[in-house]
Amino acid sequence: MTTAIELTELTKTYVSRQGSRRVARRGLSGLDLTVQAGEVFGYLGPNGAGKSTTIRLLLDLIRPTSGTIRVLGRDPRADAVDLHRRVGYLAGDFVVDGRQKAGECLAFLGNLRGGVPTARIVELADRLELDLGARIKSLSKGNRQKVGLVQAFMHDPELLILDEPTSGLDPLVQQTFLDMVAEAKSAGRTVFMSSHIMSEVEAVADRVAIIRDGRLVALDTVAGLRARSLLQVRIDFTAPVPAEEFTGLPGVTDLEVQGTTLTCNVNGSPDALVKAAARHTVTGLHADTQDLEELFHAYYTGQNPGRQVA
Ligand SMILES: Nc1ncnc2c1ncn2[C@@H]1O[C@H](COP(=O)(O)OP(=O)(O)OP(=O)(O)O)[C@@H](O)[C@H]1O
Repeated sequence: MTTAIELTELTKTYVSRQGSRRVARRGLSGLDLTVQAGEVFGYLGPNGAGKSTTIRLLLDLIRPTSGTIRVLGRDPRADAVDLHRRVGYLAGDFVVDGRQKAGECLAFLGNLRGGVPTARIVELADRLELDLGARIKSLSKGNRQKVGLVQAFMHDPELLILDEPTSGLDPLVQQTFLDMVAEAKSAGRTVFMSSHIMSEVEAVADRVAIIRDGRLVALDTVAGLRARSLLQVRIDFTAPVPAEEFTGLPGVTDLEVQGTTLTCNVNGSPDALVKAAARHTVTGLHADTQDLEELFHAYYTGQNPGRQVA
């Protein structure tokens, strides 16, 4: 399998002036990431994590402080013209001339990419229920986002790089967008999309990366991430149990013993906990797997005690 995106030790530090002082702000720190051709890759993280920074670097809209970037085997800086033809890009803050009609704007952008058949623009607009005759400035945020989606998909690019593509879309249009992503994948295209919300990428992503504070904190398949979820356990006993017997057992965290009830989280096998509990008389046992949103929240806040980058 060939590589669509390859980032090595990628670092971006923003430097701005505050009066006479130069202030450095971290955008990305030493990011290593490979996206294979043909995969749908979800890029998640909380506000300010570095998602848009990564995407702007991929498009050569900003330059790295250090590290290397390869997109479709090319250097985004030296091969910008070639790459702009082969990549479909939706910016997080997609802006176009508001005075134009949506159809005129898309025809213009299509010409810049060497010509896109009108029928293709109409087909995508119909699917997304976008009125091509409306002036862009009169469109709602969600409808402007549809213009952004059509221009990203319309030339059938090898690689789609989409920054928060579902922002502002209603659930029905979100589903249409996910169908478009699945079709692009079936046609052998690669999709790299950012989001804050796991459920958005869960259905379509082959792999997911989570970044926080400019660093990669998890990289896995959706199934692999699920397997890392903590088990949330509650055990009831006939008589109070000493907490010391359970403290420090392998995988056990957040232990609380209140009278005859023990609660804790288990990372990995619950074997040691079950054997320790079996020394007492158990009247009830309840175990729940943390759901994916909880797992992501834990990664976002840095509280996940499990394995980090695969
Ligand atoms: N032009 C800039 N000048 C200075 N700092 C910047 C600039 N752009 C981004 N940053 C900083 O870099 C960090 C990463 O920002 P970035 O926009 O990449 O995050 P993000 O993950 O896309 O966030 P969001 O989900 O809010 O869009 C933040 O601390 C942000 O303040």
